[in-house]
Amino acid sequence: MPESTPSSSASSSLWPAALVLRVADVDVARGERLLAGGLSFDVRAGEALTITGPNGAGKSTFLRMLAGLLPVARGRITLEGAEADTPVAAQAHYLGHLNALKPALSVRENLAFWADTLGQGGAALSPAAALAAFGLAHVLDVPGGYLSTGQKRRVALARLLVAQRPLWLLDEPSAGLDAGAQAQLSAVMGRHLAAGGMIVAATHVPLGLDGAVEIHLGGDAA
Ligand SMILES: Nc1ncnc2c1ncn2[C@@H]1O[C@H](COP(=O)(O)OP(=O)(O)OP(=O)(O)O)[C@@H](O)[C@H]1O
Repeated sequence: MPESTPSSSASSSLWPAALVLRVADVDVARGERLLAGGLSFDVRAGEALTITGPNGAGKSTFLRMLAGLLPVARGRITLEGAEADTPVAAQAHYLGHLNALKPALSVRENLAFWADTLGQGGAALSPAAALAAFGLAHVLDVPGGYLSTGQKRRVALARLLVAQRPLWLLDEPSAGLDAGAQAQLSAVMGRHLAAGGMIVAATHVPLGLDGAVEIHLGGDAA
């Protein structure tokens, strides 16, 4: 894995400019309960979309559908312009509420595990460089279980950089982050978009994604 710096991927496009995530007439449902009907939108290379709405509106459910973790009962989700026959999930990073850190492994080992599992790609960063992007280079050899809540979230976010995937599906990515880490996250997301990546993020707070399109899910907040 190259020891590149976090900013080294900022200037050139890493993915095909024709890449587009296409959501066509998709229903978001839990069992028999319809949370949002007939969602349709495109997200193109270099674009971000935020999903907002009250608790229980279906934001996480929809992100999990995009990630291939929940079935799509009606409508179609495709990633066009990618390698033929590649499912969306294989082109995406999904970051849910859980950080999926193994407490007994060091941060370096955790990130190396994810790099091996997800496949690294040419512009992927080393664990050290990915951590540096989130201001955490000093915890590289600390066990995951020793980290604070915000530090765990930052390590989970560093996963985005150790394996190179064009589509980032982020569920409340800034939860638990202090102001400095939020700014680092905004910068990392900005570089990803500048390199031709795509972001779909569920959030209750602004993420600093200039130009992001927002879709609002209603929900009944029950
Ligand atoms: N595993 C599950 N089984 C059944 N219903 C679920 C499950 N997980 C969530 N739900 C229900 O689906 C609805 C949408 O939940 P979801 O987590 O998608 O909302 P959300 O918009 O992400 O909320 P929040 O802002 O609180 O994170 C809620 O009514 C919730 O109770």
